[in-house]
Parts: sequence; C-alpha cells; structure tokens
Amino acid sequence: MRSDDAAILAADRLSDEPVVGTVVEPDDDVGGFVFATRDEQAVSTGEFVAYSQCVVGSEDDEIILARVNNRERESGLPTSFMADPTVDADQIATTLGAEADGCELYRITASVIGYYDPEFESFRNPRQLPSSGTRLYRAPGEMLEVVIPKIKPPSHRDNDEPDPGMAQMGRLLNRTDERVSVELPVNEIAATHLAILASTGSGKSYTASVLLEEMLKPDTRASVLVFDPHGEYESLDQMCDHEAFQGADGYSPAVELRRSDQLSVKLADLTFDDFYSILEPTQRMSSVLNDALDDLQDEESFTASQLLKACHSNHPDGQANGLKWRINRHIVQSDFFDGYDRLDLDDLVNPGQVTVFQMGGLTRRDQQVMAAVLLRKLYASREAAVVGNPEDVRSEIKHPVFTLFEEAHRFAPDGDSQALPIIRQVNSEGRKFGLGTGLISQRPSKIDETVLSQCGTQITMNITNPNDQQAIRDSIENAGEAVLEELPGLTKGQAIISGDAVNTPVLSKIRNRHTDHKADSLSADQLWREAYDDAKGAPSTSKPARSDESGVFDGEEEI
Ligand SMILES: Nc1ncnc2c1ncn2[C@@H]1O[C@H](COP(=O)(O)OP(=O)(O)OP(=O)(O)O)[C@@H](O)[C@H]1O
Repeated sequence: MRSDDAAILAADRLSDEPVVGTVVEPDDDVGGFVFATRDEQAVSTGEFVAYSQCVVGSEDDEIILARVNNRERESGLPTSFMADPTVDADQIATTLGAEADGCELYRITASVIGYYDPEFESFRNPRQLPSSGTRLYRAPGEMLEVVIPKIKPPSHRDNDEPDPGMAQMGRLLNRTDERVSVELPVNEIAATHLAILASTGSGKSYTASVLLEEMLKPDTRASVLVFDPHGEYESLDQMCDHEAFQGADGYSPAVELRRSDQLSVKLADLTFDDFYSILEPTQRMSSVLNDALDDLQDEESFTASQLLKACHSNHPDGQANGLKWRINRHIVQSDFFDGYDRLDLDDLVNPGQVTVFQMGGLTRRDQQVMAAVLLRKLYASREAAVVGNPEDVRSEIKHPVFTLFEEAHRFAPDGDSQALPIIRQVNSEGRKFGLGTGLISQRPSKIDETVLSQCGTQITMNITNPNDQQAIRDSIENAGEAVLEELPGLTKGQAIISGDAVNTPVLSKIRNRHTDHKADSLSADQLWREAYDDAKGAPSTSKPARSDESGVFDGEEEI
C-alpha cells in the first residue's frame, strides 16, 4: 500500500494508462454504458475501466471506475455508433484504430462503480453517466490497490495510528501484464465473518490456508481455531520454521495440532439439548434426564457415574433403566466425553497461535457437539471479557478469536445440528465480542441460510451446481450478475472476493502458499503400483505422482 495515494487518485493519472475504448451510449438499465473496443483482451469480464469526469461537489475531475460486464462481437464497420450524431467519428476511428475495411469491434457493457472518496472510505455515485465519445482507460493498478480493500487510505491515517493488518491474498485475475495486489483487511474478515465457497477441488482449503498464513504473519499474530474434519491443515506447522513468519522481535507462530483421540468434552459443559441429541431419550427418559441434570447443575464437573447415580436416586423404581442403558452405551463407552476438561481455552487460543482440531475419527454428531461446546465457551468468555466482569473466571480470553469451519455444511446445515444455534448466535452477535467465523463449503445450498447470509465477506470460486449457484446469488448482495456468471468458468485458485472486506467485488488469483498443501487428491495409480510392489516385495517401479505438491501452476510464479 502506497502512502502517496492522493497522487494515485488524481484524474490526470489516467493519461498514463492505455486507452481501451470509447463510450458509445449510456445504459440506464445497468447503471452504466456501452463502449466499443477492438482490443477484447484488454477488457475481459470483471476488468476495471476508468474515465475522468467532473462531479458535483468536487473541485477537480474524479476518476470514475466501471466494471466490464457483457460483451458482443460486431463485425464490419461500427455503424450503430458511427450513426450517432454526437459522436466524433474521427476521434473514434483514431481511438480504436478503426480502418474502413473489415475491422472487428466489440460492444461491451460496463456498470459504473463510482469515484473513490477517501473521507467516505468508499465509492460514491457520480450521479451522471458518461456521455458518448468519453474516452475510456484501463483503471490504474496502483489506484485499484488503494481503493479495493475496505480500509482507511494511508493519506487519511494519523501517524500514530497502527497500519491495519492486511492479508495479501493474491492479485487481480485480469491483469496479466502487471501484478495488482489484492489485500484484505484481516480485521474486517474476522469481525464480519467469512464464507469460502466452491466446488470440490477448486481451491477452498488452499485459499483458507493462504488466509491463515497471512493471519499468522508477524504483522497480525491472530488467534485462530480450525475445525478440520479431514486433516487438511496439518502442514501449517511449517510456518513455525519458515522465514516469512519470523518477527524481528523473536515472534514465531505456534501451531497446535489436536488429533481426535486427544479431544474430549467435559460432561458439565453439555446442555440439556446436547444430552438429548446424544441419548435420543423417549419422553419418559427425558424427564428422568432433566431431574438428574437439575441435581448436578451446581457441579463444575461431574462424571458419567455421577450422572448414572443421579438418575437412579431420583427414580429408584427402575424407571431410569432405559436411560441408564443409553448413558452406558453412548457416554460411558465413548472416549469423547469426560468428567474433566481437555478443552482448556487457555491452551487453545493465544495470539500468534493456530490450533487445528483434526476431527477425522469422530462421528458427525461428536464433531458438532465439540464445536458447539467450544464455541459456547469462547462466546461466554469473550462476552464476559468485553462486557467487563473481572470477577468472572471465564473472562480470561482477552483477545479476539477467529474460528474456521472446514466442511461447514456439517456444522451449520440447513437442518438439525448441535452446533447450529451457537454458530447462528456468533454470526449475529459475535462482532461485538471479537469472535468471528469462517465457513468453508462445497455445498452452499446445504448451509443454513441465515448463517450464510451473515458471512460479510465471501470468497467464491468455481461452482457449477445450479442450486449452489443460486444459494450464492441469494447470499451475496452486491457482486453483480455478470461477475457471478463467471463462477462456472473459474479455474483452480481463481476467486471472486466480495462483501465487507472490499469496496467492490474483485476477480482474483489467490497467491501460492508458503507452506505445502496437504489436501491434494491421492494419486490412485501411484498408490496401486506401490501397493503392488509392497505385496511382491519387489523394488519400487512407481513413478513420482503427477500432482504438483508445491501447488504452483505451470507458468505461475510466486507473487
Ligand atoms: N491458489 C492456488 N494456487 C496454486 N494451486 C492451487 C491454488 N488453489 C488450489 N490449488 C490446487 O488445487 C487443488 C485443489 O485445491 P484444494 O485442496 O484447496 O481444493 P478444495 O476446494 O479444498 O477441495 P475439497 O473440497 O476436495 O477439499 C490442489 O491440488 C491445490 O494444489
């Protein structure tokens, strides 16, 4: 980010950029205009173009940004706009290099985004569409770097104000000849929640890992909990030794990996609803359970045998037998429930630490119960810390926490889940208490609608299923139809970033990871060959896997 952003925003800056076309006519329907160009490559969908215009209330001309939407090819002479009496035909011919014979033109629709107002820290509507003949330029890359992230621009920050923590996620997808960096304010993502949505294999966990890398850099030192049903995030521990993550003051991120056999939930932390879903009691059993839990409600911790005893003491006549059988079956015989806490928040959440819960061996219900218990504890602890109750022992978490849910449709489905009520609560109230969620899913249509619509920032990648596309349309208010139409065409690592962290949606290429990516699909042919060699005791005939472990695409260098 440059500090001389005032100069970057000056309208005369536009003349350094290539001319990409000329406005043919305003188009009220799209809140924009149609322009003509010969160079279709320079103006692919989602690209930013710009023109200068005098706007009411501003002394100088402003740079107005517009986004390229649809395009149509027009062969032959550009008769439709050459016939427009307000257009200077010579000027258009010069601009486009249009020669009389067989020149190919493209009619392109663009919607006006507005001019950037640093006071307002956002775009303003110029309230007037450009007139025919207005010359259009490619929007300057340096300007886009300043105006896309939703932050106070450097020129408007006090010297003693700390720089906002920025996550350098990648670059603008459409700019192939220059690197225009896409940075997102970490604060905004953590406070207003995030959704990363894409079909399987499109790069969701890769993108989430890039974000986690950025959050754990010395500039940010975030506190993050990852709920990871497939063990996709363990390679993050490479951050501990990687030079990109070492601070001048000796900082190095901590990465805690908790395997499912190291996870357990304290019985006293479960609510009646949790017990209800674990034991699935009949109506009669429910009232036995209720009485037993009433007896134990003042205990800070209790064991399964204390619970059994409480059931028996209230109902010695045998009425409790059915429930006791279920307690034995689902609680006593499970390693997952315990009288004592193995989810101590002090160990799990610390600044500069990411804790990854590898929940692979747990049933879906246990995954939900664990996520619910932890989120409830965090919520209560952050609420107590912010509302300011120093007497409350739970107020120990003094810093914001970001939680990330891989396979979010398991935890917050469009249906029943132990974790859904608390995820809903965190998404609607968590901002006040510095508790944020990131939801990752390949099935947005299977996520609870309220939860999804409360994710303020969205990173959306290739998605082909029509129901999922519709769920995304419904949850992303301002991305614009034309940009969303790009979704099926995006390839691995390409994303639309929209919502609270950006002033306008942006098509991006997510950067390469510093750490290895461990979530690649298994290479079946190699594994078969290896298994065959093992079985025969022969020296290996297998060739190395074709998948590129570094995750670097052909011809794509590190940004
Ligand atoms: N930005 C990127 N740069 C380079 N490679 C990428 C990028 N994003 C994804 N990839 C590659 O694409 C593949 C799939 O990525 P990833 O594992 O993140 O997909 P996913 O959407 O999480 O899949 P799943 O739903 O199966 O978990 C990986 O091989 C990864 O190396």
